[in-house]
Amino acid sequence: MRWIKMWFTLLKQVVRVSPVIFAAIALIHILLAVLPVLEIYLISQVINAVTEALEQQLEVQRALFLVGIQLALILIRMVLNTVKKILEQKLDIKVVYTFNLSIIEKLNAMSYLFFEQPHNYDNLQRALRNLEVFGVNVVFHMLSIAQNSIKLAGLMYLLYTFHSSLPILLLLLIIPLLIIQRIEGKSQYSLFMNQTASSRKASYIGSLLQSKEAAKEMRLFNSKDFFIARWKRIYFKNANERFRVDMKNATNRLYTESFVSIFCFGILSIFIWVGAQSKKVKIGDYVALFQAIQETQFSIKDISQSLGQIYRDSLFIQELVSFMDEPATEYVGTQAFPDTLRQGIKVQDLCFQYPTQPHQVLKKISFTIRAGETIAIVGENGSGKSTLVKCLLGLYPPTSGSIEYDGIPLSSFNRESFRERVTAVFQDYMKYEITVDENIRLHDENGDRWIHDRLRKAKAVAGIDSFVEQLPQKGETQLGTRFSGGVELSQGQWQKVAITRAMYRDFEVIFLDEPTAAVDPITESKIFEDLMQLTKGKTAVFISHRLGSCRHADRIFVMENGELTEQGSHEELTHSAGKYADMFERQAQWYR
Ligand SMILES: Nc1ncnc2c1ncn2[C@@H]1O[C@H](COP(=O)(O)OP(=O)(O)OP(=O)(O)O)[C@@H](O)[C@H]1O
Repeated sequence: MRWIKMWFTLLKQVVRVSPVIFAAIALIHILLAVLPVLEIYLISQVINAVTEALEQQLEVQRALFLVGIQLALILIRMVLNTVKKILEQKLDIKVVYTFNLSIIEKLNAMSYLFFEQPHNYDNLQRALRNLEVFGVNVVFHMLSIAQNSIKLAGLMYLLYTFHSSLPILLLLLIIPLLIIQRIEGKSQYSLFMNQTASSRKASYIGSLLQSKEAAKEMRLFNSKDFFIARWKRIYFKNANERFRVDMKNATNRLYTESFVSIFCFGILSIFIWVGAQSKKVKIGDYVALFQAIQETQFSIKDISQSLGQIYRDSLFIQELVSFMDEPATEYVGTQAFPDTLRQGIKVQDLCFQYPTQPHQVLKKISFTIRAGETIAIVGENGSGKSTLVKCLLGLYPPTSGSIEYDGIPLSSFNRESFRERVTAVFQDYMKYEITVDENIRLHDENGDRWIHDRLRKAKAVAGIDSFVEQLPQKGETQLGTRFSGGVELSQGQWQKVAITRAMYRDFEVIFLDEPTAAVDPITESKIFEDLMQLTKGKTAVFISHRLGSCRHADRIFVMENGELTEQGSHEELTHSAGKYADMFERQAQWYR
């Protein structure tokens, strides 16, 4: 029942994508169902007419006329098949696009935390693959079953005219064929389920072996053979398992189909023998009977195959459906973010635990950040700084505790409105291999004077204006080496482009996770000076390991092992003989 509901939901969705194309394909299926029956009927008529003409020296015009009709039917069948293929391809393109879009929308509706769980990647990979392989197929199989059933009804009638037991005898053949299809579908599905994780690993290692990012270290550490060995192990394990399942299925199919053929020919032989005894059956009737049995055999095979495919595809598609049915985890508030932040950010007893970690990474953190304040977060590696920032950005929902902006819980904000006004630069920022200006403005269309001015201002603040001017096509220069005409930037230049992307936004709050890790000291101090200028009246939170830059902050938060252990100004903390003072002293020694 659940499956039938799923099939019809799918059918409804496919019809909705393009009702006209779907209707045309359905009509062709009906015509293709009727044509073979007519053709068989005509064969018997043609042969009987020719035999009579030859035996009784009659005119052959009637026979020639029937041959003409038969040719016309064959040509129509060929044309219909070609048109059907073209239309199916067209529908498939539209359906795959529409379904892909739904998956992307669904992904977007999931919290960023979704990406932190390996089993989610497995589900996603299965959903995407199922879409590509099986997307519209279930619907095509349904149409094929409908076509074959109409054809079968016609054939049953023809067979009934020979003998009333023939239709029932032949219909029984569907039972072994269905059983074999079901076994096949189940084994393919369980193989696919078992291999998803290892296939993903193999394709990850395969991509490492081919990627530019890994190529440097691959050479430096001579690690190619190590990765090839891993990839080979998984590849052959999976391939051998698949081979065994395919072999077993092919053998089972061979046995069953042989049995079906022997059964059909057995029936035909009995009828030839009985007919020869009675001498009542004409030669044309024999040919028609032969054709009808053959066609019935094909139709039954087709129906069982389509049913089997629907069964198998449904097993796969339920993965896609269950992925689409997962509740959206992104917050879906409606409140608009304030034009100007007045009170600031308040965090109360914030705890966070990664689903894959046994313990909390943030432990009962509480603080307030006044509107317009600049906060630096410092702490050792793994102390929870980036995780805290991701929580404040609404990327991770707190395990417990609360985060409020101007007294409004973060989850109550309209997501788009929040993201327009709260921006960030991450440690692992994106390097989009598109043009410089596209990297900065992203979805904003070029050509608008206002956008042009914002671009210019953002580039000046991040200090990339002069180097962009020197690029071959200035802001229109393609970045990266993946595509022809691209220019590769240094790490620091890429990082500055990412900073410019954040600066371009009309933000009220900005988070910078080690924004200057890759930039030179002169640029770093300029970025911080400009940042202070630019963020005047705005709220800024930055993470930095270079404690010198923290002097610019109004207050410094020190994190240790998921807890907020110190907070205060640079002067206060350096005089308090705590963790910050110790870290600052250690770094300062290097410069003395
Ligand atoms: N995606 C993740 N899934 C599971 N655990 C994570 C994930 N990201 C970080 N962690 C764990 O959370 C803890 C805090 O990591 P986080 O990145 O927040 O630290 P950090 O202070 O920003 O470190 P760094 O200075 O190295 O950037 C670490 O113990 C880390 O192992």
